[in-house]
Amino acid sequence: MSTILIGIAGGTGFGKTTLTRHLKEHFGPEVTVIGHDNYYKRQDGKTLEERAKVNYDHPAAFDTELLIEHLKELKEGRPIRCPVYSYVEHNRTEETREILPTKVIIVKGILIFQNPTLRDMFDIKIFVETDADVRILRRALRDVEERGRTLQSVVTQYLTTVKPMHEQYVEPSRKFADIIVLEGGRNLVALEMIMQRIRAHIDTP
Ligand SMILES: Nc1ncnc2c1ncn2[C@@H]1O[C@H](COP(=O)(O)OP(=O)(O)O)[C@@H](O)[C@H]1O
Ligand SMILES: Nc1ccn([C@@H]2O[C@H](COP(=O)(O)O)[C@@H](O)[C@H]2O)c(=O)n1
Repeated sequence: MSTILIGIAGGTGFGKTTLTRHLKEHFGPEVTVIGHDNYYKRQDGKTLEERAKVNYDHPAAFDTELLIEHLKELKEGRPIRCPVYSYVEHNRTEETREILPTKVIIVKGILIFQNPTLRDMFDIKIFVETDADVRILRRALRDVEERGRTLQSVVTQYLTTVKPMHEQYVEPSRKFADIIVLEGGRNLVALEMIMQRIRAHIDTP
């Protein structure tokens, strides 16, 4: 079985998860989705308050080596156990999730094109983009509704780590993309083109 790896990158709130969800809903078990966020390093030994202050937008926050290892395993046709992450606890949980090898593997994350080894593994690199004001508003709503945050904490985190790391690491990785998708979450033309490419690969014996 030949496997293609598709990377979906872009800053927080750009619409990566929304685009990926559409693809997963369309292809079901034929496509596997893995988040770089699942590979955030453990923060054991710190209090919740200390864990909340970690810079989660810096490349050093991720165990990218483990993700690379897991992607190699999947490409070799072997299943992996993917870590499960909790944004509420700011830590990996004790759980892992079995992921079976499929012909198409999608990896999403803010910094997946920043690490050269990981970046070079992707057959297709997609960067999703949305205006900064729209995405911060979306992130604020999402973090309060789904990730157990206060509005004040979202604003503080955005100004102290998210924005500077975006400028230093995420935005410069845009130039490595093969395709830029504007309004990622709801760009139906782009979605259809990506679906056609995935379908062509799945249908190739
Ligand atoms: N085109 C869009 N219009 C309105 N809301 C959107 C759109 N795309 C995404 N969203 C919302 O914005 C929030 C962030 O999008 P998400 O896909 O989670 O971004 P990312 O994974 O890049 O951080 C989510 O709550 C999502 O429902
Ligand atoms: N404990 C954590 C871990 C990560 N984050 C933020 O998540 C963002 C990446 O996820 P997206 O779905 O938004 O791409 C990143 O910007 C981190 O700041 C967090 O807030 N808390």
